Amino acid sequence: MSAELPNVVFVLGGPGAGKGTQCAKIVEKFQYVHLSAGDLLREERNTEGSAYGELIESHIRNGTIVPVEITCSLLATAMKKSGNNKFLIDGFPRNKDNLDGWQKEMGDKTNVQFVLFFDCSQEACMERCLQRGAAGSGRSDDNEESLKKRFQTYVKDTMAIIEHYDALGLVRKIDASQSPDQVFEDVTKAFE
Ligand SMILES: Nc1ncnc2c1ncn2[C@@H]1O[C@H](COP(=O)(O)OP(=O)(O)O)[C@@H](O)[C@H]1O
Ligand SMILES: Nc1ccn([C@@H]2O[C@H](COP(=O)(O)OP(=O)(O)O)[C@@H](O)[C@H]2O)c(=O)n1
Repeated sequence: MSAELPNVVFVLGGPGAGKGTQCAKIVEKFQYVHLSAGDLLREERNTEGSAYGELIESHIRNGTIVPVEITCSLLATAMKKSGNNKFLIDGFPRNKDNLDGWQKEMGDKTNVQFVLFFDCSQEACMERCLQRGAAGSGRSDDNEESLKKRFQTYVKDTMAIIEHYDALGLVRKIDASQSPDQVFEDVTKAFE
């Protein structure tokens, strides 16, 4: 850990891999602040008068990635507002634009501790998201059509970011196909 800079753990994995579920547990046990890029974007989309509402909704429905200027600025504002110095940044950086934008704006202001990577088959992720949608997630992208596109983006753009951090020795990979409690046992080991 860096003494001065805020510490960041990036949380990545396919749509529905269980990132949000595990982040809630990590927050309780390890006192990180959880910032979900997707949640921040949905909040911004729902803010009356936001200049970005339509743009964000169109990316979310199409499973494509919102320009980093928007996402990074939402993250930076939330980090500042929290007053904390340990962050779980969930669902980011998701493509090269995200990574480059982060490095430019936040690279020398934060210390990336590691990347927590939730590894889960597409079939399991898809089933979880469809169940989440059927249970009333209210998300406009928990449907088969959007899900297919979200997976395309994951394979085409996000895997390269995981590989980038893996080459730096910074990826801690978790088998996310297990039960939530079993996954959390492995997560705990990754933090200790
Ligand atoms: N290990 C797991 N096994 C089965 N279902 C899970 C597991 N982890 C999460 N879920 C469920 O799958 C769905 C997606 O989980 P979520 O944490 O929202 O994933 P993500 O943040 O990666 O999209 C939710 O409905 C959640 O309750
Ligand atoms: N860094 C990010 C994160 C999410 N998003 C958008 O938000 C959507 C939902 O992301 P999410 O992290 O909340 O959900 P999952 O797809 O991981 O379940 C993505 O499909 C993108 O359209 C983005 O544009 N940029």
